Amino acid sequence: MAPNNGLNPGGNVKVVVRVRAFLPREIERGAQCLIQMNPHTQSTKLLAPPSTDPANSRAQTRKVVDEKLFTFDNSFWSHNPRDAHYATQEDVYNCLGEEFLDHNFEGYHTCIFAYGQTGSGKSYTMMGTPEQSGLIPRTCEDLFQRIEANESANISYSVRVSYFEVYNEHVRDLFQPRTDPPQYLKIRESPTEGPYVKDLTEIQVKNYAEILKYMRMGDNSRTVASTKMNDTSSRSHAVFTIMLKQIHHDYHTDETTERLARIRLVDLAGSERAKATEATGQRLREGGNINKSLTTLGRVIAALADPKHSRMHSKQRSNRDIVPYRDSILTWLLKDSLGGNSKTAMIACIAPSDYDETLSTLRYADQAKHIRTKAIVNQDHVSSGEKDAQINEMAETIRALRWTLSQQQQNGSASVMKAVQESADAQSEKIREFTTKYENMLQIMEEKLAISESKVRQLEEEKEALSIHLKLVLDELKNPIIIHKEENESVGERSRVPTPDMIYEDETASSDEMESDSEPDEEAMEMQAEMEALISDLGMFKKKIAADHETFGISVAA
Ligand SMILES: Nc1ncnc2c1ncn2[C@@H]1O[C@H](COP(=O)(O)OP(=O)(O)OP(=O)(O)O)[C@@H](O)[C@H]1O
Repeated sequence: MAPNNGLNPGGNVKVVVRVRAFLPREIERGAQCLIQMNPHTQSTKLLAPPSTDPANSRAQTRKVVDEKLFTFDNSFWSHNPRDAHYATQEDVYNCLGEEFLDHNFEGYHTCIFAYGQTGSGKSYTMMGTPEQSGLIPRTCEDLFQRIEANESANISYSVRVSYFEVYNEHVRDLFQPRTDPPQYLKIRESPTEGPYVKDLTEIQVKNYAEILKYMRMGDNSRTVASTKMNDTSSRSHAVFTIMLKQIHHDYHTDETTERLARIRLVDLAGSERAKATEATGQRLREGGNINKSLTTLGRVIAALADPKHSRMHSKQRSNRDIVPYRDSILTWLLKDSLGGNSKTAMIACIAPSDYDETLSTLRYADQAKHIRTKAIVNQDHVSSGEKDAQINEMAETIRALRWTLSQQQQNGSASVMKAVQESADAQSEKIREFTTKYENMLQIMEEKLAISESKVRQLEEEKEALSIHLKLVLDELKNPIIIHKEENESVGERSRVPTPDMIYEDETASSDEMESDSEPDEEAMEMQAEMEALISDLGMFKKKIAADHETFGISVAA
């Protein structure tokens, strides 16, 4: 979709930090809280650990261990619920999620990612628990509440979701069942959309219950393992994406405006040190790969935050060699969200009593504050004719692909084994291409149907209004308001001037008055004709929808 270059507010990555409560193992070891947050200045202070805490012995071996002060867009204190400035899941959503959803409805792509060591509260913040839902389910709920509240005849919405994880530098579809060996997806780059995951399942969802079902299904499929620091530690980086399309149709100009927003919600794997988690074997290897993505993420953030980068950018020079996006799968896929067309936020999650890990997270977060992205409104105007042309072009491509496939099938049966194998490979590639094209066309057909439905809704509203008007006019014609002579005599001459809504039952009525009597009749006939035309239009649209429905086998929402 062509971005609307007229609006380019840009902006820095929003960075917030959240500290969680003590876990039972921390209470057992008598850990001390090393974090202080000031709700007025949004600053976060990290205190030096006491020499008696064995969990912070590494920090104690260094010469200088002092307190550090940082300031962020928000510092969420979720350590002790008894404190006045305690931040609940709802507070986090209200401060961050709601604002980002506003941007999505304006047509901006957004990305919120949670970063922090293992067990610091990333999954709790992003997904939460059934009782204390996190940012992702709250965003989904608010999204559908807004859609329902904005329902009108001239606007339609399309919501599609996908969910994948990056594990050991491989991408796995979380909407597909696990297989042995696992099936990994390839990454491709499109000149317009940038890097994307090929063949990733995208599901259209109609309401909150549906999106929640898929979200939970994908979440249960994530790769988790027990570590010393967290019983159900997420070992992968999980990317939940919602594509929101708003289709606004202007009935009078027959022009359609489409606004597309990509909502990316990312729960990163823990940025732990191998020693701290006591990982061995597979877990250690895994850690290395997870850290490859996280180390690269660190380098990408550092490069983007470097003032030299923004100077280069303003001179429109290529930054391809400077920012190492391509060095890991995660950074390659999040390229746009980190330094491109997106409004982005980072939630730095911290544990209350780990000096070294917390300092490293806070430094990371502090650096991210300096990154500027270039978000633009993704909006397109499409006429009905252009949409039809798109569909025709796709139908033509599909016809051509179908022909190639049938040719390959015929040739395949006559060739030798090797040729058969090659032909089969080529054929499965063609089938994949065919399926993708077909799915794309179905999607456009669905949008076209949504526009047609919107037209029908608008026509129906107009018909309704005209019916009421017509009924009133006819009622007036059939039952004129009769004002008797005696009453008329009692009123002055001024009040005898006829109005269209008043007919005098007066034998001495002038010819002018007689003429005015016939006007509502004409009006009624005009309206009748207009209504008949509208009803015929309506019938035509309904027939067209039914025909489209039959041709493409698309189920239409009632
Ligand atoms: N703000 C909070 N309030 C209450 N409990 C919390 C909070 N944040 C985290 N927890 C609890 O702390 C534990 C670890 O949190 P969580 O699993 O979210 O960490 P994580 O950073 O996602 O870890 P990993 O990287 O290993 O997946 C969980 O038991 C979770 O319920």
